[in-house]
Amino acid sequence: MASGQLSRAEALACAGCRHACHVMLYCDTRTQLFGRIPIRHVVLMQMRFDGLLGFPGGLVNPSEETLEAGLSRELSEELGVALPISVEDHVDSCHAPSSSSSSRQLITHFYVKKMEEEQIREVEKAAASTATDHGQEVLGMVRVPLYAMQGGDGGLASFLSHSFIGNARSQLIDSLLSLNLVSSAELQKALANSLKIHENAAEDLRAATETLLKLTCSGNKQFDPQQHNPAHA
Ligand SMILES: O=c1[nH]cnc2c1ncn2[C@@H]1O[C@H](COP(=O)(O)OP(=O)(O)O)[C@@H](O)[C@H]1O
Repeated sequence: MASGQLSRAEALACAGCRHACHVMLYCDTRTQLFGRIPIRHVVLMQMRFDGLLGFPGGLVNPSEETLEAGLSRELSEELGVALPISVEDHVDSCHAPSSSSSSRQLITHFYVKKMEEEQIREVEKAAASTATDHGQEVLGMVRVPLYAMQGGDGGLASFLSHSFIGNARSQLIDSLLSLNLVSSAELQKALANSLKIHENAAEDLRAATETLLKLTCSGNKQFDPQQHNPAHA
């Protein structure tokens, strides 16, 4: 078992721990993007209220309900459909990186559920229409692009360079690999390109900050750029 990982039983025996359960819903597809790029699989994630990408799910209190019942309850709120989750869908449990928001250790439980393409479409429709969390805790469902395009920068590489909650990025990468949805060579390339995209994004953000300062200056004659941007001092 990889470091930080626990069996389901060990995780449940942890006195005083908080538990969060999340699931990766996915299906196979024959659809091709622009009629030529095979999409191969639809993998669902969501844009959370905090601007981070994560999987559907949430906190569960095992003294009140099973992990799987708790996860199903969270899915009803976030996706607007009742999806039964079973112990067989459980992939792993691990200690989450410590956060300052709570002194109680968080254990994240991860599940994977394969569905039919039509069921995934129904989930997407319900998530944007009947789900109570839509537009609040959940800003929208997103599909993970698993292909590479634009010389390798587009698609999966670009997606992986976004910001994820907790260990959601490694949950995604581990699942893509273990379910053979993407080969390890493709993943390695995507991650290498992702790192480059990250470096360019830092440049972009610096340029955007400069532009904002200039705009603010021209709109406000009282504004002193040297006070607001130490780089100009
Ligand atoms: O997709 C995920 N993978 C792994 N951990 C996650 C994911 N989403 C959230 N978490 C972690 O679990 C905690 C609780 O999750 P979430 O915010 O979904 O619960 P809630 O909706 O019940 O408040 C988060 O604070 C975060 O640390």
